[in-house]
Amino acid sequence: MNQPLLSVKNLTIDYIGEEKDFRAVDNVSFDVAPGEVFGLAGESGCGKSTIAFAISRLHKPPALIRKDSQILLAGRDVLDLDPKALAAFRWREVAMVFQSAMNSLNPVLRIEDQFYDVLRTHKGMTKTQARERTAEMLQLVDIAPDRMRNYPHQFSGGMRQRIVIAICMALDPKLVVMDEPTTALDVVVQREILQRINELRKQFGFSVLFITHDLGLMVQFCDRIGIMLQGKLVEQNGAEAIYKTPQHEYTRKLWASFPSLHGGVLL
Ligand SMILES: Nc1ncnc2c1ncn2[C@@H]1O[C@H](COP(=O)(O)OP(=O)(O)OP(=O)(O)O)[C@@H](O)[C@H]1O
Repeated sequence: MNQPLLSVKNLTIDYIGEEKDFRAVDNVSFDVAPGEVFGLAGESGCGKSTIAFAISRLHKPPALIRKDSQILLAGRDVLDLDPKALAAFRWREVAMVFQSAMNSLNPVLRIEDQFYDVLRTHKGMTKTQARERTAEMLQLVDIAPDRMRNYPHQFSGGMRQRIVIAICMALDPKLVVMDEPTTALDVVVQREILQRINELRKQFGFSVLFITHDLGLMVQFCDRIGIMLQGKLVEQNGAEAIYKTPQHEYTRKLWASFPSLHGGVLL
């Protein structure tokens, strides 16, 4: 891979306990190329979300990133950013979509004001400029621009999740971290949203770090997949190879537990 966008090297994260520490992420290294979708799979509790939070610098105590861990984004050392650089880094460089992201919208603010908040803070946009950008972004996720005057409760869960994705895209991030972005939604809506994200990715060229329990979705959506077991990345490979010719015993077990998996592509 020439010049990865994201480079995670020897990442080790402990949750500090009163009596002893718990190693949630153990010496994990992987790269994500520009425009690539990289998936992290593995059983519940294996450390996927801990990695996602660390990459966005959203981890909090008791999580502690150990010395010698490195996270580089477009050549910058993410773990070294001071608070000012960090504020600019979030949203503009890395945006995050969580499972419950649709609930992260402020219930008492109109959608246009939520966009305005982000666009004013990060791009210094005026209200008129922000409105234009909001209309453009809503259209990208198939929501009629005139609905920007509405409040979150006037939308379905799937629409709200798409609005959050649109807010994430509004600043043209280089990397979008998606941790179970569609798990709370029904299967049809899930596919629609992922297809839309895929189209946007092709159009804008951002990379995606994708985390889901749904291995079928994972294989269809990702270019490459890393398999995690108890904090360690035990295998990483192209999505098709990791599905058809898994090398690690645990990867084989993981696929075997999803017998209905079919390795088609999403689009
Ligand atoms: N605040 C915390 N304090 C202590 N331990 C934690 C904390 N948050 C997570 N852990 C532990 O760290 C490990 C990794 O958790 P993490 O949420 O990263 O796993 P995951 O693979 O994302 O799981 P899931 O798929 O269920 O979201 C788990 O064993 C979890 O119990």
